[in-house]
Amino acid sequence: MNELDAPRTPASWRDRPAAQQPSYPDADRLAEVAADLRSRPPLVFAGEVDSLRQQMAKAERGDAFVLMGGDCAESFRDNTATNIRLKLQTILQMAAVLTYGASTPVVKIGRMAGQYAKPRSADTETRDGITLPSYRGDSVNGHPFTPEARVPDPQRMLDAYLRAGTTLNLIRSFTMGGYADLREVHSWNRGFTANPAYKRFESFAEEIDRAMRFMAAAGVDFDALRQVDFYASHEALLLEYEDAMTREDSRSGRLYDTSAHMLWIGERTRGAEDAHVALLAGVHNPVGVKVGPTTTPEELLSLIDHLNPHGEAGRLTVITRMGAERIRDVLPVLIEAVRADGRPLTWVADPMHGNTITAETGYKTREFDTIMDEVRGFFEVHRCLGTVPGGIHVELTGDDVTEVLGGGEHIDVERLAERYETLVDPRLNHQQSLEIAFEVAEMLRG
Ligand SMILES: O=C[C@H](O)[C@H](O)COP(=O)(O)O
Ligand SMILES: C=C(OP(=O)(O)O)C(=O)O
Ligand SMILES: [Mn+2]
Repeated sequence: MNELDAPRTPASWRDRPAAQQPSYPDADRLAEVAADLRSRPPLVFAGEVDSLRQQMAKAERGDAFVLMGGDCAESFRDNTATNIRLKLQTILQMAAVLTYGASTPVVKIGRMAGQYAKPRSADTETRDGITLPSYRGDSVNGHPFTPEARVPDPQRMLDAYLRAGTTLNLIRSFTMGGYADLREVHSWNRGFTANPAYKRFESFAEEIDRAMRFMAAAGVDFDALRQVDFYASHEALLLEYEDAMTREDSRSGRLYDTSAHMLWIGERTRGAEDAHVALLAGVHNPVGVKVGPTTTPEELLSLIDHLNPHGEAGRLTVITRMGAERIRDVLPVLIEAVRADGRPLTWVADPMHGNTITAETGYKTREFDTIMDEVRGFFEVHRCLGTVPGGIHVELTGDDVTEVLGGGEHIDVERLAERYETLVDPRLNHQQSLEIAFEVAEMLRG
């Protein structure tokens, strides 16, 4: 029998308040889909999940740096080989730059292979006097603004499972088959720094070149670097889906959510006594929790009590999304409280979700400089307090979309309309993603 085939024990989350869940019109169909999912093979394995925990424990200590990136909302439409490859390629390029900048390993985690469910600030959306349920991600309902598309359909969870599986399959082929070879990745970055907009990164790229030549001359076995570890993560929003994907590991008797290596709880569902925290408290995966600017030290300590009561290394990541204006004021208080508590966790900066604005043309967007300012604030606060800035978490795509303002290409408000393709939040495009990596690499060195 496979290590993760055994049934799981009953869950306690069902008694708790659960925010942001779809209102399915057909409860029987939901139960059928959940039963079907329960019988399907796991998407990830306990051993892989444990490896990620070890990597996260390193990041906690400052011996590795975490890079989490991918779409705000993956879509079924964009579940193509080209899209997956471009996104993976972007994350690997960023990781190569960061690895060199930090002189430490980079833990590469995609918001990929399962990022299909979205919390929303409003339950409904109104256009031209017509009000419909909000789009909640492709695993819940459809994006088109029609009454039919917006009805939540449990069948979509099965589609999401299958697409997550095919995405993971492709990721595994790319990262295990030599495509992610450091030499390849470095040559992609060389092309990037030749762009005049990125002149200031040229010397950095030359340094990496020199280091690679030195490694080659010193007889480093580059073939041993042909394979890279790449992990999948998503927001554990749909309780029925995550519960149905939970399996008991027959070796250890522990429960794992096998829908992804790492799961996180969003800012809107992180109540310490609520269902999402109860669900993830019961599984052995590394878990993240997003915390916004109103989070109190008491709330954070209560989350630690529930999610990492025994202070196990590599278990808990706190993803701060404070907004550039507030991070320097609100983060120190939380860090001090965690330090006094003593249980370890990994601090990761999400500089996207506290910095969303609406352009005068109506597009939901973010400014590159504001995003960078939040990352800078994150580093400043950690440096000042002597704690570890453990990683970054960004929304990105490998395409040349025009969703985030600024960056080396100086995308302005008029250009947003050119290629605005996201289904929910604006993403860094390929160039903006690499630019962030170079900037963060410089911060890591500083
Ligand atoms: O991705 C995150 C959330 O789903 C998103 O920021 C909420 O956006 P909304 O305010 O458009 O619902
Ligand atoms: C919903 C998200 O973030 P948050 O929970 O921090 O708002 C997200 O990561 O897309
Ligand atoms: Mn988002």
